[in-house]
Amino acid sequence: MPDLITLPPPPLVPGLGPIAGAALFLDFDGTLVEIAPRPDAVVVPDHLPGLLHRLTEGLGGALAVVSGRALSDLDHFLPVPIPKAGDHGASLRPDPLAPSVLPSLPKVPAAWRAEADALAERHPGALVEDKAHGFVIHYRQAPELEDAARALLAGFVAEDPDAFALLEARMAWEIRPRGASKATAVRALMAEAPFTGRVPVFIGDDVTDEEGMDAARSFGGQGWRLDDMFGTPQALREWLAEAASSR
Ligand SMILES: O=P(O)(O)OC[C@H]1O[C@H](O[C@H]2O[C@H](CO)[C@@H](O)[C@H](O)[C@H]2O)[C@H](O)[C@@H](O)[C@@H]1O
Repeated sequence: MPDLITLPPPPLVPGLGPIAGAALFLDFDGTLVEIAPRPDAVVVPDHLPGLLHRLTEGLGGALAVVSGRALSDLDHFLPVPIPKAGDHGASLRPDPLAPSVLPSLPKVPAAWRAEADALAERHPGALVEDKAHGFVIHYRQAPELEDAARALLAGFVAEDPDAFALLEARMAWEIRPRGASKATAVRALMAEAPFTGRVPVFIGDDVTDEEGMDAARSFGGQGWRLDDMFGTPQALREWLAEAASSR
């Protein structure tokens, strides 16, 4: 079935030209929605889930949200049956109607999580967020914690560097298992219909998105930084609505 949608040029780089036969890979926090003080405080515009659903249909199913979030969080904020990858590629659900796929990856020891809790409890506003195989220490509401959180998690990773990596996020430090990334998520999705053979376009705002962008480029596609191509999540949402209305 031919695509119903051709991606229009991004607003800040109109010279790029439209893209036919695209597969869209969209980051969530800071890209589809604005950054909020806490992970549970993001505001999802009412129209966004429906817009993503329409776009996915218009792209023959070739749209995925690729996020650092757990799949349960993505399902909560975006309750629509579209392909999703969570936990920075450590949890995949290419078929929105099938169970998620959890690649075999190491999981952090419970003792590390307990020590992170103990540290966060000494800093009001700090948060520890669980992932399928690791966890995050958020210091957005406790900025004095940045160095201590990095040191604690770097020390854990040094105990088992073959299994885990330290990830710098936006006002947060995360331990994630080696072997999963937004690049592995893009490659896994591109190996399956309806993504295979399409021109992947990965859109993200963060350093963790660079791997996804590189993977998209390796398939002959493009990696777009939100700041450079759209400016704001609001501008991206308007561009997505323009793409959807081209059906
Ligand atoms: O890959 P993403 O979809 O961009 O997710 C990255 C992380 O986003 C969340 O944390 C970030 O956004 C929060 C809400 O705006 C903000 O409060 C926090 O400071 C940011 O680091 C999420 O909580 C993480 O699990 C994601 O890995």
